[in-house]
Amino acid sequence: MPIILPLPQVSPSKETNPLIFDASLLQNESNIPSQFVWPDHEQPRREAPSPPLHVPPIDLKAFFSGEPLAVSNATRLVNSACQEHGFFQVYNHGVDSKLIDEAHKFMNLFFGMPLLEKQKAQRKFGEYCGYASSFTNRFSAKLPWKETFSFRYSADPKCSNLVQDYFFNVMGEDFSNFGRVCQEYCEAMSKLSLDIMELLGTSLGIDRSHFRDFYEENDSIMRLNYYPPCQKPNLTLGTGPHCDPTSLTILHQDNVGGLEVFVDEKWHSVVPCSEAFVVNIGDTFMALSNGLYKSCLHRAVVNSETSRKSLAFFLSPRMDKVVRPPKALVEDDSRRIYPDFMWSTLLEFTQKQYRADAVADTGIFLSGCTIKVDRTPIMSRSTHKNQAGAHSKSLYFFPYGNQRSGCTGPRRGLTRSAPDFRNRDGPEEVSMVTHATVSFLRHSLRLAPLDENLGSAIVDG
Ligand SMILES: C=C1C[C@]23C[C@H]1CC[C@H]2[C@]1(C)CCC[C@@](C)(C(=O)O)[C@H]1[C@@H]3C(=O)O
Ligand SMILES: O=C(O)CCC(=O)C(=O)O
Ligand SMILES: [Fe+2]
Repeated sequence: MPIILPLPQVSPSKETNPLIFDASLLQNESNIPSQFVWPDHEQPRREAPSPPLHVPPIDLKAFFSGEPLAVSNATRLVNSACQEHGFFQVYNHGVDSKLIDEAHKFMNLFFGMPLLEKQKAQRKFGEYCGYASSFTNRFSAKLPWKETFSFRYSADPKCSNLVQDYFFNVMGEDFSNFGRVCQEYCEAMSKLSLDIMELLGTSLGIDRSHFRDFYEENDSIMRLNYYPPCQKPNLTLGTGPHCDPTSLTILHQDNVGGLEVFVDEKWHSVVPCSEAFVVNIGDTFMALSNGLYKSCLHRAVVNSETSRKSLAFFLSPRMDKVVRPPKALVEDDSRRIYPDFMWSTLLEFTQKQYRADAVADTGIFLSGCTIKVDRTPIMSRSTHKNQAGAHSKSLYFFPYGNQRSGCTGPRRGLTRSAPDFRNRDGPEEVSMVTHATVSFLRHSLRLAPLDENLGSAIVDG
């Protein structure tokens, strides 16, 4: 049984990879650096393309009209899609198409700038805000073929100019228009998220304001993805297979196409539709729904002809909110699939311990769940210090898996003994627990052990 260790922090050091992802140069190269070549079994288009995923279109205006047939139609479509693969799309959403077009226009201008200009906003280790040209200083292999620019949005009225101020402070006066557009775009996304939370609450048969209230003061992440053309598109990935650790993702993609979802053991493309937003459930909302709605594997592939852009709004609760499903979704305490946790803990974990887009080389089979372990070496090691400052060797492990769709979601009533991820002898090798589980450092969660019938385990190093 492979030993799985919490990932040590990957901090830029003298070993930092000198590799620079300068898309303006690399996009025309007939060969690509080896660090961007993914393992055979993860490379795209290994098999004949599957039919596109049916992502049910939901008419939000009709849902909010209150007309009974429209409401039942919307909730039925959302309920079945979220129980199966976690993806749906919304139209008649109320977001101004001019605002969307402006956001795309400014994205083109930003990512078209020389690398040195963009690096003024260089993302720092352990932080999620800023510009990143791939993740050459973060991961040592399986590098994504993309540039990203991420920033924080808070719905707290005291943070009403957070985005605009960030652009001004980090990029300077010339970027205040871009900052204004992104501020307005995030405000529109926040409002749309709360509307979607009403839809999700209704579709789950609970009070429609429950989730809306939970995310009222959301503290979210806006991510601009830019995927340059690649001359070896079948050897690399724009974004590796992953589940979003956040609560809900609202994505606007341009008309190029490249988003794929893993359902029934196959990758299915999501056909772009500029009038709609693609919405998917993330790990945190999966926990909030007590596993009823699924956070599912997806990825982004690239092409050799043209660049591709997507704007992803990652809805997340205020950092101190406790993620706990409403009682109505938990028949009785023994049916709890996940423990209480705070989003801030999971976020820190994704930035310092856990790489969400690495997929397995070997597998551990747990009563039908496949929990995969990836042995991608990472750049440097330093023992992880958790929030308490102690050296943590424990993992909180969420076992779940749905072999039929390949996407992840808890299997009710798991009654197996939990795997032992104990760090016994501190092996040199570092492993990663990959997309199929959301695992937490136990000390950060300061949780009492849950018994095995809950399908989860805490092991103590
Ligand atoms: C909390 C987050 C981590 C990532 C950005 C948000 C939500 C999605 C995560 C991510 C996009 C999943 C794929 C891997 C990742 C490293 C990436 O490709 O950017 C993830 C983001 C991150 O860790 O920066
Ligand atoms: O670019 C896309 O279509 C998907 C990106 C994504 O899944 C992400 O950023 O989490
Ligand atoms: Fe994603």
